[in-house]
Amino acid sequence: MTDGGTYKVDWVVLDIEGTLMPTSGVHVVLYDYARPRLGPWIDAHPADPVVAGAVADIRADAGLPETATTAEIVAVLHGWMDADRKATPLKALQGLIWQRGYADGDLVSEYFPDVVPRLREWHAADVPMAIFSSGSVAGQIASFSSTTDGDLTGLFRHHFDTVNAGPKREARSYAAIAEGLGGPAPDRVLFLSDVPAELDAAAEAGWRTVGLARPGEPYAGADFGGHRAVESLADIEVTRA
Ligand SMILES: CSCCC(=O)C(=O)COP(=O)(O)O
Ligand SMILES: [Mg+2]
Repeated sequence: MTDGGTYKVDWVVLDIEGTLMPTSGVHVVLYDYARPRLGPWIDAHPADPVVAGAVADIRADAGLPETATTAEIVAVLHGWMDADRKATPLKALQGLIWQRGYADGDLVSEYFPDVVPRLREWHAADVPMAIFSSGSVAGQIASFSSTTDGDLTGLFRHHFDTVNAGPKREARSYAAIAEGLGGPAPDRVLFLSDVPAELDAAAEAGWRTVGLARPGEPYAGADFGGHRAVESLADIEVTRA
């Protein structure tokens, strides 16, 4: 265990993939679940405004005509998943599919072993927590509702995604989140993520940052620049300001 420091804050904002959940839990378990279900979901829910909006955005982004078939749209989505392009319309559709998967008991989230004990500690100490992930808010809430440690949705007061906050690598998204949190002083918000570019954007907005360089994860050996980096949530102490 390393000493990652003590943080007295008004809010902790957490990323999911690589920070709370292993990357394989997203890229293998969740992506593989969504992959064969995208086409059937699009065909079964043409009047759902989220689905219709996502399909229109995919067509526009990929330069497909209005007459594009579901198969052509799905091919674009599979390409984005292969490239791990976290495009908002893909995330919207995945979120709906995962929501159903968790509700049906097909999916159960598993986090890194340090995560649930640490989040429960911070919650018990009255430290307000929020999530900021590329995964849609619907998908986030579903994923915390059914976990190997039970329903964890009560741990978080707010959820942010690329729709209600913006891109994760832009400082303005963190300013929008701060506004959604009631306008805390930026240096009283701590952001935890495995991606240095996300930490850079949060720091540009005046937030405090800690990187998660978890062994075996894609950013384990990354250059975290001026951000302090730890291997586990157990390495930092957080208290309410
Ligand atoms: C059920 S939430 C899945 C998270 C997700 O889809 C994703 O792409 C994770 O991205 P993050 O911004 O949390 O690294
Ligand atoms: Mg991440």
